[in-house]
Amino acid sequence: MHIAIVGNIGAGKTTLANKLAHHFNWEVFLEDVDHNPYLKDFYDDMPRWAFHLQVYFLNSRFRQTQHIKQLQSASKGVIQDRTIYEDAHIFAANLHQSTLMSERDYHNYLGLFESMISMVDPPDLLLYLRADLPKLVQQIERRNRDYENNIKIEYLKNLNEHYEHWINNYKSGKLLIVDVNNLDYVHNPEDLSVIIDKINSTLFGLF
Ligand SMILES: Nc1ncnc2c1ncn2[C@@H]1O[C@H](COP(=O)(O)OP(=O)(O)O)[C@@H](O)[C@H]1O
Ligand SMILES: Nc1ncnc2c1ncn2[C@H]1C[C@H](O)[C@@H](COP(=O)(O)O)O1
Repeated sequence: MHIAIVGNIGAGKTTLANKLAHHFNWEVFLEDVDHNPYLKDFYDDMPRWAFHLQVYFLNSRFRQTQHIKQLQSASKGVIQDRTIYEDAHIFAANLHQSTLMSERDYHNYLGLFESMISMVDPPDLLLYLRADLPKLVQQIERRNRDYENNIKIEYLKNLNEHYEHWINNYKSGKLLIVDVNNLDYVHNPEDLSVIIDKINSTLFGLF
């Protein structure tokens, strides 16, 4: 079983991924953020580092999907924090649309993505955490990563629009959308239970 948690920056993916992994006793796969050699530079100068960062994330995410595939064939459960689909359909697409990534870099990137994606299995469940801008901003501030302090509202807004478009067209498997605007699964265990019940219902038809 493979559940992938998707959503905008600060939506609460990592927090939920850890809690679900604990609950189901499954393995958790987090993003390569702390050791990412481009992320800080990217936030300082997006046009300069967009392509480098996308290639780095794509490779790191692809390796993760291959590792997940191995665990799946050994019947192990997996919770994944963000997917390779978001790199291409959300972040790279947004950089291109915002003219922060050039036409030729974007097409070069998409060629790489297309070659890789045929080897990637979709998750059994895609869990989208939908959050409005105030919630995202509040949680990004709460996390307080230096390099995210100057993220513009416009950037988050554009990403949210890409998420909505992508989710509305997602047809590769089961999809569960959870509005997290009024959920606090950090402090309220019952809010976590609401999500777990929805997962069980969507995946196993329980409840
Ligand atoms: N539903 C929630 N309610 C309140 N705080 C949350 C919630 N989800 C996440 N947080 C807090 O918001 C911050 C960002 O969450 P995080 O899981 O790192 O988001 P993401 O992985 O989506 O970027 C963390 O400090 C986390 O404790
Ligand atoms: N593909 C990506 N392009 C640009 N930025 C990305 C990409 N994937 C992740 N990120 C950024 C967004 C955040 O600053 C960090 C971690 O993501 P988070 O949503 O906070 O888990 O990396």
